[in-house]
Amino acid sequence: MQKLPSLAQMFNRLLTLPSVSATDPALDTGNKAVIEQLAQWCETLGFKVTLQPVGHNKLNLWAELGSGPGGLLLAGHADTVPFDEGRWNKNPLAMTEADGKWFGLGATDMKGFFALVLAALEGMDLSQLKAPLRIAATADEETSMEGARRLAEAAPFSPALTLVGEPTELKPIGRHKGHISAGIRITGKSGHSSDPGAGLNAMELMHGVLGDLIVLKQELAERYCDHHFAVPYPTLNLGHIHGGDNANRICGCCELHIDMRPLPGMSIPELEGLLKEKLSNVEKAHPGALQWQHLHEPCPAFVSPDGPWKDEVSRLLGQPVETANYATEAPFFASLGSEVLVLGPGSIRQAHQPDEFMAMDQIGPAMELVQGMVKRLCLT
Ligand SMILES: CC(=O)N[C@@H](CCCN)C(=O)O
Ligand SMILES: [Zn+2]
Ligand SMILES: [Zn+2]
Repeated sequence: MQKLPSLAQMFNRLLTLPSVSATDPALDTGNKAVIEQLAQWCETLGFKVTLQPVGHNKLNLWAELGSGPGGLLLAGHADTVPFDEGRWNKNPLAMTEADGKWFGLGATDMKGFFALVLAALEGMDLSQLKAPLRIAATADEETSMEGARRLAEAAPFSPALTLVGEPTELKPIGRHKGHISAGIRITGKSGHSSDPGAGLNAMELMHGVLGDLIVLKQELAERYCDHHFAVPYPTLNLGHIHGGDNANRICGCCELHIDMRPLPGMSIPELEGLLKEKLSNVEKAHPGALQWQHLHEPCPAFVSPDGPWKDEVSRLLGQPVETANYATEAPFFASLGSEVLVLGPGSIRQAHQPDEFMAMDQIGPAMELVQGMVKRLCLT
């Protein structure tokens, strides 16, 4: 029988294949190389692989051993966030082992998960499956979640339990917030700075918008509360701003990117309505100067469907099912009719950061978890 490379080799190989997702097309590399590599390894283990195109140079993968309903789905995304090489001390595009950690872009979020899953499965006898075992890897989780949306529409299966292997330090998450990101652009009128009346300063108008949004941020924190969450209210973050080009030119254009995180039970139109209301102050004073749009489709909040498996996993791990403030692909996997837990090795604190790493002490327990879940859902 053909063999997979070692765990460390697979981990390293996945990091060397860039798969950056970004709303800026100049930074986006597509995820095809990673998906094709995963497809090859899944086939080595005897899985039947289906690839689904998701736009240019992007693919989803699902791999199946066995068929029919039920069983276990091990799911995750094959893309990473963009990186700023100058802020890394380690090579982002290869695995470096140091201080009991495996460093690299995607080490924990979340290419490393796939290497661990494959290594864990290679160590098992999967010839007598009683229920199907599946692996899914998606495109564009870090931006639009388009991959998971398409997979949920097309995948012809309904697992009993899906584990989304995002970095939760191996604690099961059964509920999380949604995610909305918006770009707000003010178009003023440029002119020579010596005569303020010669233009309309977009940065000054944006100053008004920023003030209104900071008020909205406080109102959200006062008005809504869900005690399941460590941050119990919907958040609003001012994330990126760019405006103007020269000290002696009136700023003609200014753009702001924000995100908002709705609690489960809050509708996305409800939160958008509050945003629109705040933006209307500047719109009224300067008709036509403000435009806003979603940077990508909003991602819904998540509450796992009921069923027996969440509690069983919780008992097995000796950990309560918890909540997360961030968003994942879990709601799209839940739409397949599956119970879903977000549960994987590594920490969200290292995700999206320079010198991202997976602590090596997560590796053994993560592989045992995968093997334990496969035994419980597919072999008994
Ligand atoms: C886990 C994580 O960082 N998820 C991302 C998803 C963004 C999707 N638009 C977040 O919560 O910001
Ligand atoms: Zn992730
Ligand atoms: Zn991420």
